[in-house]
Amino acid sequence: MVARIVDLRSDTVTKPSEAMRAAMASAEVDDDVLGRDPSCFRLETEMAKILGKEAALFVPSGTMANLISVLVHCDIRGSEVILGDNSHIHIYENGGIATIGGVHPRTVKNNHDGTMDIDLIEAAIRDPKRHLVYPTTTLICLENTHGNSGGRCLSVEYTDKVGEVAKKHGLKLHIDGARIFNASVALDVPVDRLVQAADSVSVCLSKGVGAPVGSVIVGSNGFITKARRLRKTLGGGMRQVGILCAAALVAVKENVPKLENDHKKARLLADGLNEIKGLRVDTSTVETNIIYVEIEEDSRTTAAKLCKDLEEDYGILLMPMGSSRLRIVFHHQISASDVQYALSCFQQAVNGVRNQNGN
Ligand SMILES: Cc1ncc(COP(=O)(O)O)c(C=O)c1O
Ligand SMILES: C[C@@H](O)[C@H](N)C(=O)O
Repeated sequence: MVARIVDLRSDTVTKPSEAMRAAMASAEVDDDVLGRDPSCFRLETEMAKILGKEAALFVPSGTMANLISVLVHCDIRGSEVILGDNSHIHIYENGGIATIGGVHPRTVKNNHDGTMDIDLIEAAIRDPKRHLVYPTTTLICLENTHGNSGGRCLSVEYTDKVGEVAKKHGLKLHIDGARIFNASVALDVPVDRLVQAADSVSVCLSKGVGAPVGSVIVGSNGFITKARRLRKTLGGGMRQVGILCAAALVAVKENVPKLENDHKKARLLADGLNEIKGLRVDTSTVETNIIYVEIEEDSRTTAAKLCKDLEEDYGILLMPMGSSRLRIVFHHQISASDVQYALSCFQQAVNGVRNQNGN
């Protein structure tokens, strides 16, 4: 039985703080379907202001935020969205834009930094003169930070360029901004400026921001009005949802200022892990709170075995991402001492040292 748990699986694992729980308990609530829940209205107003958009909509998850955003933009049958082949929307959302929304995905290769080459984006745009046979390109989706690239940041210059391509071709731009606050902090660019070129942004409150539940979509008043109706269609209309929104309001205030600490701890652990024989971390790619650790061929372990040993012997929880890669994600509930503890446990586990039970 391990004495300590250090949960590095994702930034979705945080537990609500005492302040969040107090806010939940005392939240001013009402029916948000029949009218407006006051705490939800406060959160939506605040998030729209922070992200520099006209309006916002609270939704249960980032997956629903992306689905609603794509479906509102792509409301004509035969629509097509250009998105990264390694994007969350394309890989981890059960193909919902197609299976539920009938929207055709047109993937462009994601570079290691999470971007897509702009000339390849432009080349993927369908020729309207061939509309008899081609789907209709309607939307471009970016992801910032880019999860599968290791939490890499898309620069504001790159985002603006993609926005210009979208405008030039009469397309819309959506940003999957599940970790947009991490990107804003890492780039030292105000978040409203970072997403200025986007017509819509999905923002996870339940990741690094540390709220227990939820995401918000931000966009124009007209876009959010359509999104609200589609949320209801998808069963996402919630009644006294202020209980969740009150916690999110506290989380935004408490934890966005802590994101830089998450990034510093990630860099500290990445540097230490890279010193361990048998492990390799490209420390130049650790820009925010995510680390990808490669297990070298000559090491005596695999990602699955290392994750199992670290969990069973030391209480370190990780996510394997393939046979020789594992992912570490930082959040505000990982302490500096957890970093040192994790480093020493990795060292022992990789060296095949098992715990005192000898198993
Ligand atoms: C980049 C990105 N987008 C969207 C999501 C979906 O969020 P949720 O898990 O709340 O559906 C996640 C992860 O959860 C993510 O990492
Ligand atoms: C795995 C993925 O779906 C989730 N968004 C995470 O980053 O933990």
